[in-house]
Amino acid sequence: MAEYNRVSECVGLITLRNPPVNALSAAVRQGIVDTVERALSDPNVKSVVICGQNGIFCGGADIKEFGSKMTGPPLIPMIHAIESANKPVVAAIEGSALGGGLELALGCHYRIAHSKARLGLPEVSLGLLPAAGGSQRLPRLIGVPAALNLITTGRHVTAAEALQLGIVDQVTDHNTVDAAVKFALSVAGRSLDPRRISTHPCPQQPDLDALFEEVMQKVRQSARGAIAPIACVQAVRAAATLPYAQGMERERELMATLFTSGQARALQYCFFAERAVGRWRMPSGARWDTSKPRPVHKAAVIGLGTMGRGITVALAQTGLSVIAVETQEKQLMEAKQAISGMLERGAKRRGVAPALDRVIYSQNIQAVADVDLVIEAVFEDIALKTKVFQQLSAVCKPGTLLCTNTSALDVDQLASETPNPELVVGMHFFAPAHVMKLLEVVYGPRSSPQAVATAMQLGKKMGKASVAVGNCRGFVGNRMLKPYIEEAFFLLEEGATPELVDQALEEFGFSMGVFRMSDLSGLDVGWRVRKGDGLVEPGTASGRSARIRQGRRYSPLGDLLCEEGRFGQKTGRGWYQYDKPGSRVARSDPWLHSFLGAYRAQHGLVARRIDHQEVLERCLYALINEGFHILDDGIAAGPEDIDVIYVSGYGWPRHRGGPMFYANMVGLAKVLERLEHYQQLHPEVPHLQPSSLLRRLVASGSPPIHKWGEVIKKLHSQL
Ligand SMILES: CC(C)(COP(=O)(O)OP(=O)(O)OC[C@H]1O[C@@H](n2cnc3c(N)ncnc32)[C@H](O)[C@@H]1OP(=O)(O)O)[C@@H](O)C(=O)NCCC(=O)NCCSC(=O)/C=C/CCCCCCCCCCCCC(=O)O
Repeated sequence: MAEYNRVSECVGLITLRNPPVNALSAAVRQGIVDTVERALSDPNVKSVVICGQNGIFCGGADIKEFGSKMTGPPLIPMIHAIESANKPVVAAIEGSALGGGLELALGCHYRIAHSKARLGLPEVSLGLLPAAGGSQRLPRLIGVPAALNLITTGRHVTAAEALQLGIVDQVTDHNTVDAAVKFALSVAGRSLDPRRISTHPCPQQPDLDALFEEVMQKVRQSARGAIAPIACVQAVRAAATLPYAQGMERERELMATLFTSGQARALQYCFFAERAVGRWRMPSGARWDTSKPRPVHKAAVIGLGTMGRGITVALAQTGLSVIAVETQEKQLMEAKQAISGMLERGAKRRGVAPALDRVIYSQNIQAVADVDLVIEAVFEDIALKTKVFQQLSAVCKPGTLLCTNTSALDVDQLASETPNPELVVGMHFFAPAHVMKLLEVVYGPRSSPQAVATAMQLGKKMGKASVAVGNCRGFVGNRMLKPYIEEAFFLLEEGATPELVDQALEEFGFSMGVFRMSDLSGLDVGWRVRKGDGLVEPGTASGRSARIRQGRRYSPLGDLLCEEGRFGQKTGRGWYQYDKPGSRVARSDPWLHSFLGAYRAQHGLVARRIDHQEVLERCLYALINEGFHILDDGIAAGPEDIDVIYVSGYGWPRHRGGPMFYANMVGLAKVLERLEHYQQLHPEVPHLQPSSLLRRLVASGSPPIHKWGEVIKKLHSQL
């Protein structure tokens, strides 16, 4: 809807009303068409201002409408009518002007922004392009290089940057609508021809071909198979080389391809999934909207290794006071230096003052007595963590929330060692903790809803994609990673190379294949876990029996590499070789290939040709199958939770929507059929046995992903 008022006698004020972000739904578009017509036909109106209610101009087209048949007036002619108006139209931009919202503003003759406003064309992140003339008007207004940058990245700019780029005409710290009305009065009667952006040529750009070639190459590299960024470059190229009308036709053609693509569906699903995970719920019935978080002003971090340092930085950057505790003096001093450096670099990047004085360093755990929340980040050892938790329970004021940053240990066991288990939750950060977007908030059966609410709210404040998950081995992310890694090892035994497996996964869109990832995170991490599980056996036993452990197929390949001291990047050797320890450029290693050959010979394995399809099916379907087990167990509340975890923390390509969305796209019956096929070939691999939930979903006719909950619930209500 759009409301119309006459203000200052001769200014028509149009207010977009569609909470929460004034998205351009059919009703809003109709409202704009009607009110603009009214303002233009009123002889008392000399100029027009368009604003949005509740401090936000417009969040763009209504994404929810994309899934169904579009009704109401289309955006392009609506914006054209504004640009062609014979009275000046001024956009008063508060909060956000994004996507179609900014395109609407570009159709106006002038733009006034509040200093705190953010502007951008983020369509690319939804698998689209700015197809309401944005790809044609923005380059004409600010030049091709700047427009390419904004449109291909989708980044939001501040009002100050928008002013500098020439997107807005004025920035105000005061009431934006008042400033826009005053401005509208001042320009009434002026010629509007120079203000109609579509009539401008694109600013001249030397060596246009070279520029587009360079940008296209960069975009292709970073897109990892996503098609929208490439279409965005093509659309801007049309703006730079064609008259406006032809450019608009090209914009329409490119959008037509993107609009119905699976990638657009996946990316739009991710947008809503990221918001849905904030509405968490626990099997006990506790939920986000009935659980009040406790205020957290002061926090503590115990243990200042890599994780503890990152967590301290993330907390301080959020504006909290942090007590950072490390018992060893030398380590404390090193950590202080490292944390200060990270805070200074982060502040420089964001153009703010470093939050150095928000962190107080101490060797004494007593220093945390008055904090609201503690995050323990000591070494992954249950006995050590238990001791720390017992000390914390004795030291902290009543009610202090005790969080453990663990990637594998049993949060419930830890809670049971404390007098107040309801105050204990896991906060599983990902390294580097001040950079990585993902946070798993792990609740045990005794964690209070308030503790979960507090950790979730803190995660959100830190800018993390925070997902509440139940307590189990590996939680959600690492639990699903286990069968994925094991399948990759089995593929090596059967004839694949790390290069082949990684190439298949990277072509699929992963930022890093499984072996390059393993080299980066360190092979010794998994080795330690497998040793703890009693799976690692010394010696050189050969044959099939040596590869069956605890009743199931086991590949000792990772253990054998570790025995050689090949821990990955940090030792300069792993699944690949590196120029020197710590170097990041992975090169194929002939030693590894002959090692694999000798290993196969020793175990009587005959290498066979393995193609990319088999790599993808075995690795990804094994991971997805575990996801179905997780849903069935109630560890994740819904497929969105799993998908957000994989997209934000595990390099799963966003344009494929996350593993569960991908399974839905591929077709659940097909996933089931392929798992059954591989399970028949490898009966000693339990993770290839299709989960009962997958079978039930297929038996229910493979409902769409947003209806899976009904099938899951049916079982839970029968328990
Ligand atoms: C920054 C925000 C705006 C606000 O952030 P915040 O305050 O943190 O709040 P959120 O939690 O994010 O959001 C609150 C709720 O609002 C919902 N929301 C937000 N934005 C939208 C939206 N644009 N539409 C619908 N709903 C929205 C959000 O989901 C929350 O609700 P809930 O919790 O999920 O219930 C932030 O929200 C934000 O960044 N929003 C997205 C901004 C964005 O990406 N905008 C671009 C949208 S796409 C667009 O504008 C495209 C324009 C061009 C369209 C061209 C015409 C299309 C049809 C052409 C068809 C082509 C076929 C051709 C065929 C042929 O011709 O042959």
